[in-house]
Amino acid sequence: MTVLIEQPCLEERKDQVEKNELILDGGLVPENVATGGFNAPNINDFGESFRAYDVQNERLKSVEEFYRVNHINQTYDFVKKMREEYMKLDKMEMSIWECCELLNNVVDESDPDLDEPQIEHLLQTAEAIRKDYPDEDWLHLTALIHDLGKVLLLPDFGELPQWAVVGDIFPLGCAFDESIVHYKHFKTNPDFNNPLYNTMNGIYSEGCGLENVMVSWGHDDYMHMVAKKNGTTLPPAALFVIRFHSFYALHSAGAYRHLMNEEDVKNLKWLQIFRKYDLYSKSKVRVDVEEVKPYYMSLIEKYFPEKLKW
Ligand SMILES: O[C@H]1[C@H](O)[C@@H](O)[C@H](O)[C@@H](O)[C@H]1O
Ligand SMILES: [Fe+2]
Ligand SMILES: [Fe+2]
Repeated sequence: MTVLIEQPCLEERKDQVEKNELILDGGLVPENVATGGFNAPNINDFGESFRAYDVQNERLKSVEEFYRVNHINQTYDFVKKMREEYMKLDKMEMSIWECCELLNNVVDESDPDLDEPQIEHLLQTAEAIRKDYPDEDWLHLTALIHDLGKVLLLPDFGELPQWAVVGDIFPLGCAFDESIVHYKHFKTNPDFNNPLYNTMNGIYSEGCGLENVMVSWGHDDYMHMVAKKNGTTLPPAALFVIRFHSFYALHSAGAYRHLMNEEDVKNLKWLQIFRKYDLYSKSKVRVDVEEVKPYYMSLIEKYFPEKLKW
């Protein structure tokens, strides 16, 4: 899918180039990144701008309610507990494709833009990237699997509440940045007034690397864990994209850069490519699953074992 570049997107791009985000780094990122290979639509299928969290309507009110509960409950201690529990990978054994199919039983209440089954979103994202970056097969597969962690909502995976699975993510253990969506609801989060956690660096040190930063628990962190622990051969940039794709404060607002190391700076360039496809490919354009399945099966075989522990 190739859509036309609209003004807001260009503005955003200009911004990023000014902030040096899209400057090519030793040929690491293909050229169409800087020149704008992907063209994003202005409005979603509901006729609103994408991620218009401040609009007042019924759908957006329930999204705000989602974030209110999310922001109160995602604490440092909660994430620590969840990571310990899910690190065990003792919930299920299945292939990547089986998980894609399972995901169709999932509804994401945090998403103001998506009205399609989850597998459509995975394939729309992957196919859009594939069109613009035909040689980066690892990125196609990354797109296909990036939201698989949403199976945490299903009974076999602990049936976690929405606030513990979906939505934007943010670091714990240091101050919440004001750019995080519906920031005001953090005021009732127990970590908000904890002096250990409410300074700019909190428990971290400058440049410590995002790998060492605890982020709110959800489908990103879980899928990252599953891919890594099952020995995927996907490159580090893929794992970075999976783990931080919901980290809008970082990849879109530019917050928390002081915690990044050099590796993160490189990986962030890929994430900034990815996020556009993740967000703007959400549309009613259906992908023929059976037609594209053989291609994705070949990628799964290349980068993953046949069965994974979840
Ligand atoms: O509503 C969404 C959705 O749940 C995503 O899958 C995600 O990655 C987000 O960042 C988010 O805000
Ligand atoms: Fe996601
Ligand atoms: Fe997504």
